[in-house]
Amino acid sequence: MIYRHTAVIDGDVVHFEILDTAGQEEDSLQIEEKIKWGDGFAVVYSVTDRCSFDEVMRLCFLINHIHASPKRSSGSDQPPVVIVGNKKDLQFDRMVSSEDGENLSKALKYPFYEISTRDSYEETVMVFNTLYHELMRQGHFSPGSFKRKTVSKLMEKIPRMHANSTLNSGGRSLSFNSFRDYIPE
Ligand SMILES: Nc1nc2c(ncn2[C@@H]2O[C@H](COP(=O)(O)OP(=O)(O)OP(=O)(O)O)[C@@H](O)[C@H]2O)c(=O)[nH]1
Repeated sequence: MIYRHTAVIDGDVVHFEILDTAGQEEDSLQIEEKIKWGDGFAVVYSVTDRCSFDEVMRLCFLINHIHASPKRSSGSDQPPVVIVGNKKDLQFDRMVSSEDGENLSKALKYPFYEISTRDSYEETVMVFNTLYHELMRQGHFSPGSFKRKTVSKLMEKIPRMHANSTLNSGGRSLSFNSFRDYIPE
């Protein structure tokens, strides 16, 4: 699923397209195609799941490897990545300490946040704002200038959903009406 979400950041209207990947269920070709499509990456693990944390390093390596090009010669020119430890509200089920997350992000030189998508909308917004600011800082895009590259057949097949719509399928209900709260009057 690709979620479309519009926000106002630093006075600019920003249209996000957020691809929620299926994680470990995907084959390597699909992952590669999706990584090529992305301009910035939130690599999310659960603090209650050590295996998801162990995947972070591999995914960061893949992102850098797939986006490596002669034009992008310096490390600072790699696509922005934020490492996110989710579910920090589940204190008693924790399997990954904050220190582990911080150490990994320091080693990889990426920003790091521990968040709870259940408890805090603001923390989730912060992740996407950080990616946006980093993209702007790198100077490849300026607000309003960005146009998506031609996309592959696989990416065209992925359904799009606007952030202020509601999906009901298989007993799950995802409501994103609260995103509207983020857009100033
Ligand atoms: N307590 C708590 N539960 C959460 C939080 N974030 C997600 N969950 C729950 O964790 C479960 C998995 O969430 P998903 O959003 O499906 O996670 P995912 O990584 O997309 O999972 P895949 O579908 O396997 O890719 C759901 O039951 C969510 O309600 C959080 O911050 N705190």
